[in-house]
Amino acid sequence: MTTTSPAVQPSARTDTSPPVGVSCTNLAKRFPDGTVALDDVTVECPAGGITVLLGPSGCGKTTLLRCVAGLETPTSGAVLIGGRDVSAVDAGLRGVAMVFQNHALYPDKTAEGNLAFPLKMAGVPKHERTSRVAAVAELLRIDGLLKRRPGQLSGGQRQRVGIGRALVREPDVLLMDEPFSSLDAELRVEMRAEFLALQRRLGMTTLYVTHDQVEALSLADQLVVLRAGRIEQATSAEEMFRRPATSFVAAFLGGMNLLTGTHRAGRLHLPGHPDGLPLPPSVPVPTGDVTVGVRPEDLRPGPGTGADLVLELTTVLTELLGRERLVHGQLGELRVKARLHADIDVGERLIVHASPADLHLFGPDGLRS
Ligand SMILES: Nc1ncnc2c1ncn2[C@@H]1O[C@H](COP(=O)(O)OP(=O)(O)OP(=O)(O)O)[C@@H](O)[C@H]1O
Repeated sequence: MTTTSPAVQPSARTDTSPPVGVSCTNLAKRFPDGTVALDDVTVECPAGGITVLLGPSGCGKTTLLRCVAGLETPTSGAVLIGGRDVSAVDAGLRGVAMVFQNHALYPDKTAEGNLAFPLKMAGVPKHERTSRVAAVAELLRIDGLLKRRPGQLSGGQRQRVGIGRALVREPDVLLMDEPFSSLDAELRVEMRAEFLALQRRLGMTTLYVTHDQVEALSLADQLVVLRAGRIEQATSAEEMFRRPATSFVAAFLGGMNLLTGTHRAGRLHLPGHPDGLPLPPSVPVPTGDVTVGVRPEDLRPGPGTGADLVLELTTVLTELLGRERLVHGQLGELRVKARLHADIDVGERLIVHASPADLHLFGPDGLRS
């Protein structure tokens, strides 16, 4: 962190140094009780962009963020910020600031006092503290709330103060751990859009942890999916959605249906469905164990053309999503979800189809084939 840089202005990042990237190389973290939270994680987080760490509970997202922050010491591996190995550098000297889910504000300090506190600790003179706090408060539209204590602020306002407290330090890297997950759905979407606009304006390298796939897709320049302490896939959000590298990513990101069975002579034999499904002749499915993935929104009503994959389902549940319904159908022992503009009752037979271009194939090891 540079303590000599000028105050943050509402219009642009005033720290004239270019943004820095973050690299983690072969990071491992084993806790004293034997839990392996990170297992050989190597990832490059591009300078000035948002890298989103996504994955199920317990996969190691927070541990990775804490290793970058210097709040956790990796068992092995290194963290580089702007090309400098900071593995042995104290958390306070790494140029990073962290925003937590519970914002962790001091309840007895005003919003202004909370914002100024990290600057005071860093020995920034009073006049500079005042101008930096004012600039950040204007940037986050909390300038009218500075005299209030956290208990007198709404959840969204409190989280703005939490973000402001990180930004006021003008860190090189912003670390965000599920910052909006405690807010209600509407406010969460609003704060997310606000944060994205702010990040684009300030161009600050950001690592953002979430387990919400919609949030991940909407924010990520680079998306990193973790599973049990390892990186499952790291690429742009668009590429990951379009071409998930594994069946795990496919199911986690977008809730793809996975039809896992055995392919023999053009038919996919599924558990509890002995006749098997005829596979579209144009899809090169390898013989043997295979998973065919298809998204709920890529299933359309009716039998399609002879070139499509056709599924005959028994409706077991329907959820109204607004204009559409998420229809849960039974296919042998598998549950299949389809997103349809159709009125359909539980117990009804439903025929849906998917075009070959919308099918994703994965081998028995879960890797895309
Ligand atoms: N101090 C600790 N001691 C032992 N195990 C820990 C400790 N901190 C975390 N873990 C374990 O490490 C693993 C990764 O935890 P981590 O908090 O990084 O996961 P996460 O992906 O952030 O999960 P969540 O989405 O639930 O916050 C989990 O199995 C967790 O129980």
